[in-house]
Amino acid sequence: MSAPVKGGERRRKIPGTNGHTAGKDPAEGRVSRVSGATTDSPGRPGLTPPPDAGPPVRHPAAPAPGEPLGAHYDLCFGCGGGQPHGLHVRSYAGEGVTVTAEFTVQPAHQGAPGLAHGGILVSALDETLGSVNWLLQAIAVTGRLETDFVRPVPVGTTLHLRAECTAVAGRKIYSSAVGRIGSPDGPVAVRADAVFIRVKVEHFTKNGRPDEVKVAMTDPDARKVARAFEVNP
Ligand SMILES: CCCCC/C=C\C/C=C\C/C=C\C/C=C\CCCC(=O)SCCNC(=O)CCNC(=O)[C@H](O)C(C)(C)COP(=O)(O)OP(=O)(O)OC[C@H]1O[C@@H](n2cnc3c(N)ncnc32)[C@H](O)[C@@H]1OP(=O)(O)O
Repeated sequence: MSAPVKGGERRRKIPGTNGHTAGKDPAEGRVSRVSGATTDSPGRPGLTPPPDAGPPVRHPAAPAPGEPLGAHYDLCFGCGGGQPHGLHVRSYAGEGVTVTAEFTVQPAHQGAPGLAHGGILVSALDETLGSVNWLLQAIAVTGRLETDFVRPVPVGTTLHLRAECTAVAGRKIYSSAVGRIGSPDGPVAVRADAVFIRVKVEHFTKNGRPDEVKVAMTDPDARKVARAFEVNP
């Protein structure tokens, strides 16, 4: 792993690439804002929106800016209240197609002593990025999520996250997120880019537990889920 350099930026060489730097031909693949490396490759769908992508459109029925989004499922590791060691991420609708969220690192979330596990931080990013789809009223699952870990995050830290949808192309929803330490203006700890893929409710009933999906849909606290299902039958 390469060492951090001034400004939190890093230059890393990803195996299988030639260590491209920012400004290369986009056709060669996505150029990471942070690392400067390209990560898309021919035959492997990536994080660069295609030429026919358009801007995201906030759904008229999306929650108003500032409104808490609540948990979409009580047992969700990211946001559910029914997971004692879950992240309990609290998300709020933002302006446009953005979401803000907060997550406080607990002792159960450690990797190294006193520091958040990287996978936990990815989960918090995934949860926040996924919540953006509510503003599109789209049911979608994470297809790909790429993370840069910029600073260690100590236990007890409240991570302030912000995610924004940047483009939509067919079923693909492109979003980016950043997590800052201590306040919405604090130092950047993590960044991520992701593509979500729209799915039908059958994705959950066929692959998951149909009875729990049904229960979740009748839970008044999951009314936003039900609303999304209604517009995406
Ligand atoms: C219990 C009740 C509640 C149920 C849940 C309710 C609601 C959930 C919805 C929202 C929840 C709101 C907030 C939640 C917040 C966070 C939750 C975290 C989200 C997750 O944590 S969720 C778990 C992890 N996630 C998965 O478990 C996905 C596993 N996976 C698959 O299920 C398939 O793999 C799938 C469906 C992704 C695609 O399969 P498919 O057959 O439907 O579609 P296909 O392959 O044809 O791809 C179509 C187009 O997407 C492009 N594409 C595909 N994969 C790509 C990739 N990886 N990278 C870049 N592009 C990709 C193709 O290139 C093509 O693009 P093109 O159209 O241009 O050709």
